[in-house]
Amino acid sequence: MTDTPLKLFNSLTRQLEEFQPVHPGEARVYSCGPTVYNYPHIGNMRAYVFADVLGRTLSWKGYDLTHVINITDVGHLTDDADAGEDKMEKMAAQKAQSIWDIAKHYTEAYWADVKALNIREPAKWSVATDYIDEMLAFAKSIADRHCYELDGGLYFDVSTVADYGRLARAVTEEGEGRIETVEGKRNAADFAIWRKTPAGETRQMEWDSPWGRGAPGWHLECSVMGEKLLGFPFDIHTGGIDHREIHHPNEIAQNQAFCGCGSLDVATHSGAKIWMHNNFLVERSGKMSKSAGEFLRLQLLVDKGYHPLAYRMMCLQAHYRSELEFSWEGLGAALTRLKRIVMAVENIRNVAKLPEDNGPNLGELDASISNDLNTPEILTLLETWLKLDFIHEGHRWPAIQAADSILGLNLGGLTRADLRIRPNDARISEDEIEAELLRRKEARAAKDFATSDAIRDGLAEKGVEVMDGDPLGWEWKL
Ligand SMILES: Nc1ncnc2c1ncn2[C@@H]1O[C@H](COP(=O)(O)OP(=O)(O)OP(=O)(O)O)[C@@H](O)[C@H]1O
Ligand SMILES: [Zn+2]
Repeated sequence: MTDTPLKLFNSLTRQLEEFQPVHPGEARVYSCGPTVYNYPHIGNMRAYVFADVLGRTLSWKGYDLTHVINITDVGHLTDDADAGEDKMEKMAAQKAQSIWDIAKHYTEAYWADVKALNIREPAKWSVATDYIDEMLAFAKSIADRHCYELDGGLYFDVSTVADYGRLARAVTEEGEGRIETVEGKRNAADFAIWRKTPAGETRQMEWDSPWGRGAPGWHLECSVMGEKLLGFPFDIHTGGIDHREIHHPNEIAQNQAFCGCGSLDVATHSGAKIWMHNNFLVERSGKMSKSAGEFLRLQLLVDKGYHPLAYRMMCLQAHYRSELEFSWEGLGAALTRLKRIVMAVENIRNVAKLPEDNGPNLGELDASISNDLNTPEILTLLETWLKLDFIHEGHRWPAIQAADSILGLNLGGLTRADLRIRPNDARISEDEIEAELLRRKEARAAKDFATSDAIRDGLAEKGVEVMDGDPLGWEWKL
């Protein structure tokens, strides 16, 4: 373990709390995963970059990490608050495909983004439909004391647990307009934990239950997989800030019921000790959302010539609890910053490590990350270390590796050339550029500066910036 106690912001108590593992030496973390009805947008991926930094931090601080991320392939409705259609069923109907094919395709697309962003694989990807039996058992165990049946299925009565909605910032009272009314609900915030297939309808995904043939509610899934795989209470539950309002309060209510106490003692009965939420990636027009038609995928960034890790850098530059506004200029600046770091690192990482240890003090790194994951501060620290040329490279490299084991920028392997991705609409090939640069070199050798300048201007017109004095020599500047 490192020296500084790890402090994390707990959304439930609304304060910084010291991380005290439930099981000594271990850290058990559950992150709400994607609903695989569509490609993830880069805002969704911010949630996993955040969870990854958290996991890396716990590992770096010496805890034995068990991280679970679920894959939601059933139960998430188009409206978080208990209304609308199942997102998966809706997409399958639109595309006239089986839900299983849809889920497979978009799960793989999500995993590709995870890999591209250098997000570490969790110990387990738990797929919701693999846990239907466990969901039925969980629901049965709380049904008598906490639920009631309506035509639509089995509903959870939120008045049966103490302090419902404490996590949420929004008012959960009636009249707030957030929750669709369902005939017969006892409280506006009550939600379906099992949804019956309406008479005359068929669903692709449905199972038998004591409350009729149907499908589990989305909130039930996460309660069950968290309990099953990590045990209540586990250490940390993460998700995007939208989950703080409905999904997590409902998970917590179920967990309180399951514990048989109905209380909201955070350490024992909400399911997890610490609830953490990343803020949104927003566009000028508002929250990025895939339900809203057009959206930004990681692949689009790559098509335009931005390395995926430039997006990771963009996320790291902001604290996870701050809103982050996406702009192409901001992404460009993040890429430039990453390039500068990679260029400096390339000079250092091949130098052999020296035996005695008098490199930069890791105390500052520990202090920054222990202060609720202050990644912006760590980036600055890393840049300071890269500039400390009075300390031998062989001493600096281990410290830089330590910082990168938290940041996850792959500084041990990434090269400047990797970052020079050909934009899709580039009007010139890399071979042509190299040929032009060779011509230019010859012109310069012959002191024919007019030709040399003309070649440079010609390249600039095609979106290529010639950079004299730079080891790679040129850059895309579309
Ligand atoms: N703009 C955003 N910025 C950061 N995190 C986000 C953003 N939008 C969603 N998230 C988070 O991404 C994760 C995956 O969400 P999920 O796949 O369920 O998306 P969704 O809610 O269906 O998508 P959307 O709301 O974009 O239509 C969740 O933790 C969610 O809170
Ligand atoms: Zn969840």
